[in-house]
Amino acid sequence: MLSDYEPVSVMEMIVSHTSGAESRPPTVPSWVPPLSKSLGEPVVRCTRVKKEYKIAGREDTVVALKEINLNEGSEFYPIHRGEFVMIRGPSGGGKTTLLNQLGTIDKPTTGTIELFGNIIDSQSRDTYLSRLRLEKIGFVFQTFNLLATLSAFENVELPMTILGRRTPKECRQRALKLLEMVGLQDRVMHLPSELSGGEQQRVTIARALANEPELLLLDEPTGDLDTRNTVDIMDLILKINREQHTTCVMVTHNPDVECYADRILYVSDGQFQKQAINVMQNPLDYNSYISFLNIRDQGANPL
Ligand SMILES: Nc1ncnc2c1ncn2[C@@H]1O[C@H](COP(=O)(O)OP(=O)(O)OP(=O)(O)O)[C@@H](O)[C@H]1O
Repeated sequence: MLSDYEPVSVMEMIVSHTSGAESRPPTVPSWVPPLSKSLGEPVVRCTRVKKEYKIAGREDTVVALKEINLNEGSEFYPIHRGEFVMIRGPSGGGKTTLLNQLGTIDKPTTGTIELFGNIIDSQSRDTYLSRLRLEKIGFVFQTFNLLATLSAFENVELPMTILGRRTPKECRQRALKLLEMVGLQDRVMHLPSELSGGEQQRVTIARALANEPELLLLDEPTGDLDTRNTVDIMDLILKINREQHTTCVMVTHNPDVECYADRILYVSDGQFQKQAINVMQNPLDYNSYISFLNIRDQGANPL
C-alpha cells in the first residue's frame, strides 16, 4: 500500500530532509546529524542485517529483511541515545521483523546488531538475549499483554521481581511511583479487565519502564485507542523520551503521530527506503493536534 508511506503525512509537510536510494541528492552527506534536539552517543547499529524465515514443508524462504544497515557507513545513521525513531511502511514490509531483531526477540540470519555495546548475531545464545532483554529493553504492544489475574500494581512490580536487583520494598515503592507517573495512582489495585484501553496501555508503559530500560520498543501502541487516548499516550511516551532520555523506537501505521518523532524510517520490501527528520520541536496539545489534522485534511499546509 503506497499511501502508507508516500508523502501524505503530517511529517512530510514539516520535514526538512528526506532521502531515498534512488533520489538522494549528491549534496546530502552520508551521515546526517540529528537536528531536533541534543542527542547522546550512537547506541543501536545494524550491519548487513538479513532475516529469512523458513516455511514449514517448503524449500524456499521468505526474506523479511534484506541486509539493512543503520550505521555510520550508511545514509541511515545509527540510533542515538535519547532519539525517538518511528518506523513506518506498508504491511508486510518488515517493520515488526526489524523491531523483533532490535528487541532480541529474534536473531538475524546474517549480519550483526549492536545494542548498547552488546553484539547480537545468528550465534547469540538465548540466555544472553533474554538477559539483555530484561536489563536493557522495555516493550509496549498494541494489545497491552498485561497478565489478566494480576492487578495493575502487580503487573508493574513483576519485571523488577524477576530481575532481582531491588528489595521487595523497593519494588513496591517503584511500582507505585511509576503508576503515579502515568496518572494511575487511583487504579493501583484494579485488574486489567477493570481498566479502560487507555489505562491498560498506561500500565503497560509503567511496566515497560520498571527496570529502567535504555531502549523502549513500541509496536503500534495507539493502534487500539481513540484519538483522545492516542494523544494522551503519545504525550506520555514523549515525556518519558524527553525527561528520562529513554531511546524510543516505535512502529506505527498512523501518519498522524509522526510529528512526535525525531526521525522516521520508512521500511518497505525488507529495506529502508528513506528517512525523514523532524525539525518541528513542538509537541502538540490535544486541541492544536485536532485543528492541525483538520487543516491537513482540508489539503492546506498548516505551516
Ligand atoms: N514467522 C514468520 N514466518 C514466515 N514469514 C514471516 C514470519 N513473520 C513475518 N513473515 C513475513 O515477513 C515479511 C515481513 O513481515 P513483518 O511482520 O515484519 O511486516 P510488517 O511490516 O510488520 O507488516 P504489518 O504492518 O502488516 O504488521 C512478510 O512477508 C511476512 O509474511
